[in-house]
Amino acid sequence: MQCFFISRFVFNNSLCQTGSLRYFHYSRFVLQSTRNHQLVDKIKVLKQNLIKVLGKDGISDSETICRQHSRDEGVERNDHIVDLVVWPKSTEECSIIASICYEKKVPMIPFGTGTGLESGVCGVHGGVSVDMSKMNKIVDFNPEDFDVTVQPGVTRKGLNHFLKDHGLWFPVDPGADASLCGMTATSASGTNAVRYGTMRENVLNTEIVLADGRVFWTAGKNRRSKKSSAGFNLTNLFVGSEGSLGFITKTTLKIYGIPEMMASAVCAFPTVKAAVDMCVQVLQSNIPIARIELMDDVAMEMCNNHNKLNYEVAPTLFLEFHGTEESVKSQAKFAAEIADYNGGSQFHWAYETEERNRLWKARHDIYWTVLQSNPGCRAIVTDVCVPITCLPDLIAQTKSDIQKSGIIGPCLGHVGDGNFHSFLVFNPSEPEELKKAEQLASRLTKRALDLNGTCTGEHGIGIGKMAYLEKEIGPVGLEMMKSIKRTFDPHWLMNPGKIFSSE
Ligand SMILES: Cc1cc2c(cc1C)N(C[C@H](O)[C@H](O)[C@H](O)COP(=O)(O)OP(=O)(O)OC[C@H]1O[C@@H](n3cnc4c(N)ncnc43)[C@H](O)[C@@H]1O)c1[nH]c(=O)[nH]c(=O)c1N2
Ligand SMILES: O=C(O)C(=O)Cc1ccccc1
Ligand SMILES: [Mn+2]
Repeated sequence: MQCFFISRFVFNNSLCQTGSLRYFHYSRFVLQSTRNHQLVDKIKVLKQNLIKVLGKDGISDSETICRQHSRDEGVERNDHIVDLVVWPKSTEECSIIASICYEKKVPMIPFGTGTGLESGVCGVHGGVSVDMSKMNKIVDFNPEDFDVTVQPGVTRKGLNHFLKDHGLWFPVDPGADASLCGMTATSASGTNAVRYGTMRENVLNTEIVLADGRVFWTAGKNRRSKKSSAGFNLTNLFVGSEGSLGFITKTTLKIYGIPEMMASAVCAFPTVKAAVDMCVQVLQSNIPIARIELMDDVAMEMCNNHNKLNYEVAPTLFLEFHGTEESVKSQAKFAAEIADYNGGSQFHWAYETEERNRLWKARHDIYWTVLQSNPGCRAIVTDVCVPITCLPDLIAQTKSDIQKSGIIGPCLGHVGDGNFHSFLVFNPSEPEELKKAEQLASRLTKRALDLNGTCTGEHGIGIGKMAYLEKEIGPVGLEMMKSIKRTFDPHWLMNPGKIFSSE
């Protein structure tokens, strides 16, 4: 197998904030040499059959297109390239694609917008990437019931643009403009989860195309009740399934009224422990905080330098309060007292939408900021989540471990959920740096598991976190997961090589 490491930095300017695809140019020789020849023959037949269904515009085996669809924003896997890309325009077309691939026993990999961070869309065993972006309709909208049903091509920003005119919004907000079905597939969350929950709490139902082409709804066709005790929760089985059980061709979501008032604040602390202690106390005081995000001193310094800002270079909390004017004021007063008790600075406030957006932009752009501040470098992104009371010590230990290693590693995260990321930067031409970053990530993850936490709060297992799954859920848990996969996907055709390695 040939493996190529290409600095992602060169491409970042063109893909910043847009989630747009990258354009790589490789020689045809390299692509062919990494393909399984038996599969290549099957793909030729498959291509002819699929053209009849999708037309020439609905299918491509161009090397560039296949490469684009074989990577997300995580680690590049240049030896795991899909063989064909198809664009279904309806559930029916997706079902036909599945039955044709099923008959030929060819792997299928759902592709949302490719913003995942765990190499979820690459073709570990080659196969067909099914790009869902042309299925982009809002198919059912019930504003008075606070629910909406969308196809996979609808992104969270697209949905919020539509909802805004109705005084509504969908709060789950991974930094990228991901597809809502991709977010369902990874059980995504983001900065608002502390108040509004993750995808797990916000998906009511999903329409699924199984590997053999059968179509079903996980909670029954078109059902959208807020709760149900009708048997097993199949919907939540598909939330976080990472394309390994079937295609999510519709997702039914809870939506919310836009709060009367939103106020954002920034507050600096003398130590990272003081900042996280404040967060724990806010939650223990039952303040219904909407966002409480940490950026450590390393992240703040990069943020200042990159965006020409002049925040204090110190562990900092970004906060947001939602509610009526009266409620926001009382929440904010209580939170400011807790901050003061922990040695925090005065709150720096933003009330108007534009002002608030400016304040949050620094936080949302941190991924690009770190990459662009370290030209030519790549990073291992960790995503542990622990019970909230374990968080202050875990972050403090992690920072000290990172400092000792000499690696650049800003820490930031959704501390209200007990979830944080360290961004372990390494130079790909320095194998020692990569080793150090891997060892750091492994130590951090083991520490989090020992504290009864998880290796991934929101990014998923993909390939990068496969090594930790058995330790996290135990051998019987892992076997149960594999049995479930076998039930839905007996020939192991849906996104094989992700979450767990083999049958
Ligand atoms: C700058 C930045 C910042 C963040 C993040 C990314 C980036 C680039 N993310 C990660 C990412 O946005 C998140 O994983 C999305 O949910 C992925 O959605 P895509 O549509 O891009 O799926 P993408 O195409 O990347 O696919 C992800 C996985 O889901 C599967 N899949 C996609 N569509 C499917 C479908 N219709 N049916 C079945 N399977 C499907 C794929 O096969 C793959 O395994 C994140 N995440 C987070 O939770 N919190 C955060 O704070 C952030 N922040
Ligand atoms: O911004 C976030 O919350 C993310 O999940 C993405 C990320 C992860 C690590 C460093 C920067 C951004
Ligand atoms: Mn995150």
